[in-house]
Amino acid sequence: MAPMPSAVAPTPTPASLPAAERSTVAALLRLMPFIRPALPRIVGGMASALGASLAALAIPRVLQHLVDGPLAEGARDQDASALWGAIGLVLALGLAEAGLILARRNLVMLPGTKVEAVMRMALFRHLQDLPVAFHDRWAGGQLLSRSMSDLGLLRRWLVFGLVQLVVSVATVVVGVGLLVATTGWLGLVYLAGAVPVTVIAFRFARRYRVIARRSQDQAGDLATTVEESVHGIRVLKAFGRGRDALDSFTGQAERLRTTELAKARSQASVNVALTLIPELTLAVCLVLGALLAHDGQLTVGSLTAFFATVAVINGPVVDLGMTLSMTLNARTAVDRYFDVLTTANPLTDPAEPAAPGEPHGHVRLRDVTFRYDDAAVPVLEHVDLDLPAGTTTALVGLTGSGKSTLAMLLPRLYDVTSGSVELDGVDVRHLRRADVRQAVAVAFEDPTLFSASVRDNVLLGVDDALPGAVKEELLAEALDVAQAHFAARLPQGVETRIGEEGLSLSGGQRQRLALARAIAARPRVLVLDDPLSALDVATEEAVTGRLREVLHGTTTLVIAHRPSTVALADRVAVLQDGRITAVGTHSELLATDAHYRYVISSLEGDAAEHGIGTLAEAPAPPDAARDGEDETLHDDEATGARL
Ligand SMILES: Nc1ncnc2c1ncn2[C@@H]1O[C@H](COP(=O)(O)OP(=O)(O)OP(=O)(O)O)[C@@H](O)[C@H]1O
Repeated sequence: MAPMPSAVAPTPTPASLPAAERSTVAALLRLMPFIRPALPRIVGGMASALGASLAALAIPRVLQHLVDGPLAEGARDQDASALWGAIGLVLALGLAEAGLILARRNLVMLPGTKVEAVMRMALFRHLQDLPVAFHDRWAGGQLLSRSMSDLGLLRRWLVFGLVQLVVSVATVVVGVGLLVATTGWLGLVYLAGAVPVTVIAFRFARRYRVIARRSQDQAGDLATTVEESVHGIRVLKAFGRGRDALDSFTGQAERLRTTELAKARSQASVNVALTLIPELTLAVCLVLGALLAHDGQLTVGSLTAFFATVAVINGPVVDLGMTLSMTLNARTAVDRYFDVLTTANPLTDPAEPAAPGEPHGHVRLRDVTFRYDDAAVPVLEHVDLDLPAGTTTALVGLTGSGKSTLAMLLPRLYDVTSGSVELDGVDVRHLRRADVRQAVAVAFEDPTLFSASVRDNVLLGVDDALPGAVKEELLAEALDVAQAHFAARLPQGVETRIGEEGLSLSGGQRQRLALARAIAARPRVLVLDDPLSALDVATEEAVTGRLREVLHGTTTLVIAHRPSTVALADRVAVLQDGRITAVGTHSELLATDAHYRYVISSLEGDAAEHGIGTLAEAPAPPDAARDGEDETLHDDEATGARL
């Protein structure tokens, strides 16, 4: 069976491990900037919880006085008021404990959700800011799981785990201190039980941390698989690969289940130890306490108070496994969150942005070399290309020659490795990114639409501050140029919400909306990455005709995979093996450039195969004579790769 597509392959989690060196406290302290505004309420919650524990620890002391006082042999008849006073005090302490627990919940719940929301927004903002190169490397599911489940874990820890941890430690320390102070040896015997508990807790923490990280990473991989399989559901169904996708998903889900089981087993074994040890210690203390009371070294009241105190302390000790695992899950979530949040953005605004030049739309690539981060060799090498203001240039080359890569350098979606891209005489790296992207609009071959109305999708690049009437005009014109008249016939016209990623529309309809979006932005420079590939001949001709009208005055770089797209251009640049090897009019290049002839004949071959207009049928480019079209190919290229 053929291997499954990458849609269901496990994905790497970059930049995940250096954080492993940090201690858990140091890792969790990284949350401080987010927690700081909520700190008063969190501290208030802790104080309330601590108050509740102290109230619970005070009850045994009252019991001791009750047993040794009003309830003691011989004192029962005389001291009724002391008895009722003590009972009243126990009741008051019980009520205070309940009230403080309620206060703790109310105090901590709100900041927990607030911190989660703020952290989620910070992550989303950073993801928006990070360059395309980052998103090339990171799987969507890993980002999704970090912004959803990891932050959910953190909120639960903030609301419950953190307070519980601090209060448990304080309760145990104060409680054991009281035991030692009031019962001497008996208290020390109970304290001895803390030694194995501490050792076990530390060993558990070391082991559990590794499993927790694995589990959260695997959950991210699983989310990636779900996301990609849903995204690619049509392909999987069309190729009958649904079963394989399911098998692959099942394998991943099974791996996650195994990890979750290991987690649960580890937690269960620590829970057993943390339950057994205090209970055994208690049993030893029971025997010892009874002997001491029998010998008169301990009053019955002290013994009663001892056991009532142990009952208060044992709760946090038994829950320690759960509190620790919550804390370690939170620590892993913090590591995973900061893996992304601390990824530096190499593609930033300059400290002192240059003023944009006279807005003509003159683009110049000077000696540009570009290599993708993870690639061994550059895609583009020493590219020089001049796009005079207001001209339309077609970029032509074999598949994989680097056309889309070059196009992405113009709006600075990637930075050049060396050389420079200039917009109206200013290096785009010296301009604010917002200025560059306002000046340069792109329509990609694979159009991305959002789950929003047609209007919102088309007006995405339009300044929000423009008057409504102007926006309406831009919308209408852009839809008209892109021949997207179908929009008016949608159920609610341009207000119709299009489904996720525009999948409720046909490929050609999506492409026309993406084209309309680029046109509506009224950029100085328009980059069209094969924007008409999904259109039929008649629609393409209509779009081409209208485009030529509106492109007048706009500098346009159009990546052409079809002869009729070349027809849009004033001139053509040939990209071969990452270099611009020729620039000229269509007819000049046909006459002088063998590679161009080969590329064009391939394009025409493809176009004929798909019933798409060739250059002979397409509207002629303004200054392109038809001479030389019948030139034959060079033999060595005629047998080469197809487009
Ligand atoms: N994000 C990326 N990371 C690494 N390599 C990439 C990336 N995108 C593209 N490449 C590689 O860069 C080269 C040029 O790709 P590009 O998409 O620019 O070619 P193209 O000329 O536009 O191709 P086509 O005509 O098929 O669209 C290819 O070898 C491709 O594998």
